[in-house]
Amino acid sequence: MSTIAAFYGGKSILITGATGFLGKVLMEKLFRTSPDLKVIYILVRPKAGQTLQQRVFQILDSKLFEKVKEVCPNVHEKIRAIYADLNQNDFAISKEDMQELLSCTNIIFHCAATVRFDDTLRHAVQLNVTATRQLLLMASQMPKLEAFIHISTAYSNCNLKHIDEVIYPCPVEPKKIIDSLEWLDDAIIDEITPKLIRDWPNIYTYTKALGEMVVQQESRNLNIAIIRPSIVGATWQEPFPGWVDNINGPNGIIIATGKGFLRAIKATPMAVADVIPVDTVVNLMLAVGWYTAVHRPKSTLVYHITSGNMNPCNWHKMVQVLATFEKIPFERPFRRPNANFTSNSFTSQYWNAVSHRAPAIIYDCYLRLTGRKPRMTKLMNRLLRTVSMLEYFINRSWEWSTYNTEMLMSELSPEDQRVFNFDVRQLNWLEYIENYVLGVKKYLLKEDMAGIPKAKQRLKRLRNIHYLFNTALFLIAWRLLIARSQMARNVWFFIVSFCYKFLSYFRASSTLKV
Ligand SMILES: CCCCCCCCCCCCCCCCCCCC(=O)SCCNC(=O)CCNC(=O)[C@H](O)C(C)(C)COP(=O)(O)OP(=O)(O)OC[C@H]1O[C@@H](n2cnc3c(N)ncnc32)[C@H](O)[C@@H]1OP(=O)(O)O
Ligand SMILES: NC(=O)C1=CN([C@@H]2O[C@H](COP(=O)(O)OP(=O)(O)OC[C@H]3O[C@@H](n4cnc5c(N)ncnc54)[C@H](OP(=O)(O)O)[C@@H]3O)[C@@H](O)[C@H]2O)C=CC1
Repeated sequence: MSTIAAFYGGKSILITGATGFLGKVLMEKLFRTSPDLKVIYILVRPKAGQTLQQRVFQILDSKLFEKVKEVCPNVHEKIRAIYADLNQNDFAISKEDMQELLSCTNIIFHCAATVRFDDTLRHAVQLNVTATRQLLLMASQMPKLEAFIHISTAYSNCNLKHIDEVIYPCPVEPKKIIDSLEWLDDAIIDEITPKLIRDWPNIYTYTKALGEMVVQQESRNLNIAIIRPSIVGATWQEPFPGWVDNINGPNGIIIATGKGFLRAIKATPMAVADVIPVDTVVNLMLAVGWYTAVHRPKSTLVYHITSGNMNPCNWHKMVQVLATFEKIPFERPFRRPNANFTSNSFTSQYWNAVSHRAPAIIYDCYLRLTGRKPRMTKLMNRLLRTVSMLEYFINRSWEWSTYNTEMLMSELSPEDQRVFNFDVRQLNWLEYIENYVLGVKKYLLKEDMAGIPKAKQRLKRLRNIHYLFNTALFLIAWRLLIARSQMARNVWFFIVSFCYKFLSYFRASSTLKV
């Protein structure tokens, strides 16, 4: 029997961000491996016209939870959705709910965050810093609390090249920032944001760094651990390979590439692609929860869950997605998938003009001519803006030390190492990438596998159109050149007479043979 699974039996667990990518996989694993846990409290807000209950049912009804329903048929009775908005004071939790949370919670997994790179500083600080502080304050009033696990990101200190499993101080005290945001107006905040975030590439990574500092400052005598995952990708093994459900990180890029919208990217092919499967992150989270509660380390331990130092993959290898698109194409692609990497800004601009903007303009003209509303240029501009925000991460490599993560691995029994496996050395990247693309197609785009032959036919048609278009373009360019340049005419005359002589020779020799 797994010690970790047994530890969560009978426990009341509080999860923030349970409706997010990481949160769902965390709940799934908890229910599957510890079906005898007491309750999972999730802090949820109503969204997109759905009540809390509807949101919970939608999660439980998804493919991700199919196995859970077999091992834990009463799973819906063990989830207690609590109305909460982390942007509000006291999270807008009712008095009764708050009382229950304070008196019953044993373990907290704090996953909620805004992960948008372009959020406003005010909103990102509210969620990633102030809400963390507020949750720690709540935690300090929980008599039964055994561990508080805070999810950060490996990029919270991406302004450094080598990152240790320690909390680094931020240039400005989080408290000062929280206080000043209370009275500064939005225009001034926008103006001072670049000065505040300094060498951090975006507000997200900066506010996650502030969040870690708050954890350190407000830890009191709580048992806390911080987990820093790198780029969280689709599931590797559990509950099945390739599960993914949002467009963040690599997912949106995979869709844009598979659909033929994105055909070139400014990337350093040999830079480490530090993707880490979401089930691996969740396994570490559960192992850390157990270790922190049982072994009660004297200080707050930070755990890196990255792939680069154990089993590195680079962006060049990631282009393996193209081979998968041949085998399992996405439906109705705009153009044939292709991937050009360039590390040069000038070439990147060229590709953007020729391979992205020009086809979008041509397609919009076609839409206009056929009486439809043009939309491709707008979509392309949005895509290129997204790509430009991700470029920072695909043109650099970082070194993350993983002493604590490796120490924890060695502390686990063989059974726990199997059930809560977070050893990425066993990961086969090519297999993972193939499952990833398949998962994006099935679970994110919700495309039917029966449509593959039709999609392959469309790819063939697109290839023929591509060849035809290029040939026509070449002939037009050549015709224009011949009309203007004597040199081009000479070259043309030379080629034609050479071909003629070659054909005559070939015909004469075949007549002789007869
Ligand atoms: C040609 C080369 C091919 C090579 C292929 C090889 C693969 C390479 C992969 C490279 C990937 C590199 C990834 C690096 C990532 C680094 C991550 C750092 C680690 C972290 O900790 S970050 C956590 C992850 N965070 C992110 O990834 C956030 C990034 N996203 C954003 O900041 C914003 O979304 C963005 C990019 C600014 C876009 O904003 P905007 O243009 O305003 O678009 P919207 O957000 O409004 O959304 C557009 C559209 O999508 C729908 N949507 C939004 N979110 C979701 C969701 N979670 N799930 C499903 N759908 C979603 C939204 O409703 C919009 O739809 P509409 O219909 O309303 O238009
Ligand atoms: N995905 C990645 O690549 C990485 C993620 N991380 C970290 O992992 C954690 C989880 O990320 P991930 O699951 O990908 O993110 P998601 O965007 O998928 O999920 C974010 C979660 O936070 C919740 N949330 C946001 N705002 C509020 C609010 N005001 N009140 C209540 N809940 C709110 C969301 O709820 P709702 O559904 O209502 O919007 C959602 O459940 C984050 O801390 C992130 O920084 C770290 C490294 C990489």
